[in-house]
Amino acid sequence: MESPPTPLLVVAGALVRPDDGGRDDGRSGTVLMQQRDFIGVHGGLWEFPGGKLEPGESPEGALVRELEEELGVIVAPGDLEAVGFASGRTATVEEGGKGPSRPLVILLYICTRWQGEPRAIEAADVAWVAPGAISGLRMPPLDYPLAEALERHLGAVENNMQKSGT
Ligand SMILES: Nc1nc2c([nH]c(=O)n2[C@H]2C[C@H](O)[C@@H](COP(=O)(O)OP(=O)(O)OP(=O)(O)O)O2)c(=O)[nH]1
Repeated sequence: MESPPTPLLVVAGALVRPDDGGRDDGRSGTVLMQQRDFIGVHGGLWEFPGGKLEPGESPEGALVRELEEELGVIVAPGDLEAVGFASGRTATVEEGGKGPSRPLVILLYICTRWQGEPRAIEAADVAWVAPGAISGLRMPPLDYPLAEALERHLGAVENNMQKSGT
């Protein structure tokens, strides 16, 4: 009997930079999103940069590697802070996925410090997006709950800053 498929673990990063201000949703900071290549699974959709773990990698190590490969930025593993995760299934073959659908978990980290200017090395495009506008993008299914987790996280950070008067 075939053994059941193991879950696929994917890591994703929200690079957040200070905003120029002028937004009316009270939130500061914009988030780097990338647009997937138009060919292949989820072609042309926007997502948090990241990707699959390679054998033996830690989640943070994989994200540091992916951010350098995809955006050309250098991030220290200690500057990655866990935000949340989303759990679902990989895209089916009918949806453009490669193999049979299997459980999928995506871990989201936030990062506010990096070296280099992010650019679309592997993606079709990159854009800085206000947190509240991310869910208005066309994205793969699990990036929507990730965007919600990020908004909650940024809202909590902002509340704490207001309470402590910083
Ligand atoms: N971000 C995201 N990825 C998803 C979702 N559903 C789903 O099957 N995936 C898959 C697509 C990719 O196979 C994988 C993300 O890893 P990746 O960014 O390294 O994938 P890729 O297509 O660039 O590379 P590859 O599969 O050709 O190796 O997760 C989803 O809802 N959000």
